[in-house]
Amino acid sequence: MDGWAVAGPGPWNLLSGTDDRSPGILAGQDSPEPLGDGEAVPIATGARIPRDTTAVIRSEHGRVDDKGHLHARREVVPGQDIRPRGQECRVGEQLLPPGAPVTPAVLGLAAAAGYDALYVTDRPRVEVLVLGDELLTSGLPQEGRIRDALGPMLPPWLRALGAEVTAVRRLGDDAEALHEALATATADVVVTTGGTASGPVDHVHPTLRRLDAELLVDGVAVRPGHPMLLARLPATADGGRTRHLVGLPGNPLAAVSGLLTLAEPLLRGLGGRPAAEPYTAPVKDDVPGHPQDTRLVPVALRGEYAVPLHYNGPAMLRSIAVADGLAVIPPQGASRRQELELLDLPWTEPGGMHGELSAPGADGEVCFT
Ligand SMILES: Nc1nc2c(c(=O)[nH]1)N[C@H]1C(S)=C(S)[C@@H](COP(=O)(O)OP(=O)(O)OC[C@H]3O[C@@H](n4cnc5c(N)ncnc54)[C@H](O)[C@@H]3O)O[C@H]1N2
Ligand code: MOO
Repeated sequence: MDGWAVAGPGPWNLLSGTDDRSPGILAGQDSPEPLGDGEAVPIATGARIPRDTTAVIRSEHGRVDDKGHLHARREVVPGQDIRPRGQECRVGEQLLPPGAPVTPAVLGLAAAAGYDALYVTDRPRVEVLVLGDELLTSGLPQEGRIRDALGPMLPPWLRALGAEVTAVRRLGDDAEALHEALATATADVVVTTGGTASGPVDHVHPTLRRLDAELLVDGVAVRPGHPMLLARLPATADGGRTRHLVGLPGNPLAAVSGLLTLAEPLLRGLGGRPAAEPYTAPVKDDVPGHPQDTRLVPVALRGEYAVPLHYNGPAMLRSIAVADGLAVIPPQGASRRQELELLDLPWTEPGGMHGELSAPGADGEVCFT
């Protein structure tokens, strides 16, 4: 505090060479002269106290008389307004858990604790390849062609999941272009959209075979999104770097499923971040299930309940756009009030962001392929 450092009981003699206008001891000065019993010296907030100081009196709580004596205007408690060393941490103490993201506050803490450099894991570098000749990049869908919904959606979503997005490229349905792009990609992760199924222009599987890539996940028992895949690409010619490919299905909500269940844990692991704690909420009403597979259904949190949203078909984004998360519906369905695991969206607050919106209402119909 700005005021006076004092030793022993008052009134105190202001040290020779100081008066009530003297700056006294300032922050940043090393080893001030010790105080004798009954002595006081002006001091600034953050300055080191002289040895044998018993208290600091704030400037508004003291008065200097015309003989140069300092009087306290209120009781002085020994030790008051002296900040001891090591209050916040001690040498060798762990300040943050491993894997903590380097937020602005972490940078401040690190600097305050004297770190000039930090060991960090880089954000994984991700390249997005949007496949499909039918995709338009502006205007209304027309003449059998539709708007590319994933090109605009994936880069910011991937960034929110901890990635550095290095490129977004539209390759159409060109097998050679896809082969070239995968063979030469330098990113840690390539995310493709579409082309995962077995249609005449679905080139992802054949291209992975041609590259001798290792398929780690080839389809999942989840709706939407069952054709999603994860592969390890062969190392680049310049040597050694492990590259992964996440193949997201083309149907936009199916792509979201793959993003949250394959890309999210991969990016988390590559970024050195620990897995998120799973959390659950009771579902408001019965939710129909797929006969064999797990369903992921966009929900809004309303009060304590997760409410499944309408328009949750695989090609639709209307529900996820107002959702707080995806509820995990086990095969055969869930009954009213059953606790369901929820997958977070990286921008929602705990307790729900969209609960007060008039979002599409409770689920009545089932729509999966
Ligand atoms: N014989 C079978 N066919 C399909 C099956 C199956 O089990 N057996 N599964 C279906 C399911 S489910 C899905 S999901 C799709 C996945 O197919 P692909 O990953 O090959 O995706 P595409 O055929 O390229 O596209 C599917 C659908 O999504 C539209 N699309 C694609 N990209 C975008 C984009 N960037 N933005 C908006 N919409 C996009 C595309 O036009 C198609 O309508 O396979 C089924 N087939
Ligand atoms: O992803 Mo499809 O649309 O699984 O249902």
